[in-house]
Amino acid sequence: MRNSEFITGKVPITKEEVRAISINKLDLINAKRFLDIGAGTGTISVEAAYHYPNLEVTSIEFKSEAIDLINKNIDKFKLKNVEVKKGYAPIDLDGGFDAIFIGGSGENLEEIINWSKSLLNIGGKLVANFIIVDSFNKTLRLLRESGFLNIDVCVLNVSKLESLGSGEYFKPLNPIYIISCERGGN
Ligand SMILES: C[S@@+](CC[C@H](N)C(=O)[O-])C[C@H]1O[C@@H](n2cnc3c(N)ncnc32)[C@H](O)[C@@H]1O
Repeated sequence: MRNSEFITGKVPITKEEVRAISINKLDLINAKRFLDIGAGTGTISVEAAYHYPNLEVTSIEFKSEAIDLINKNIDKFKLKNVEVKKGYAPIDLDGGFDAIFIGGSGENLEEIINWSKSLLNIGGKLVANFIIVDSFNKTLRLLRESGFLNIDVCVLNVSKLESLGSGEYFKPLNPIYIISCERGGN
């Protein structure tokens, strides 16, 4: 999906190239339940729900402005398989998720990682995006210490063609660090 298809506000969205790779790494093809933590405008939740109509998507976000945008995007794409929960993660939630995406977490990364692990099925996928190097480093260490398996890390440097004067150039977007891994049996 293109960024321009979404209703957006001041909340920073996960850009389309980053979404494509992150959703691919979530491996949703056989998943039944997917959790989007820090859902923002809902682009990850909405794109996942749209492409996988049998997937049950739960989106958590604490900002009212963002919740409003998620609901508008759900309506725009006429989705019936997204449930939006307002709250600051961790919140009270039943486990049994096949995939979890962390798009926002704040200062309580350790709590979020432990909570995500408790909600994920064994073999379930966890994908997290970062722009802040320190948060990325901390999360990578926590995931290793928590026994997550098949940890894969990449940095995505996307540049988009834009006009400049009478010509065109590639305008670089922020590098995004993507961690993907799966829950082990411990
Ligand atoms: C980078 S934005 C997410 C972008 C989103 N994937 C999108 O495409 O719109 C991060 C979001 O995480 C939210 N957030 C941060 N910590 C959170 C927490 N502990 N619980 C719920 N939401 C959180 C922020 O309010 C923000 O909207």
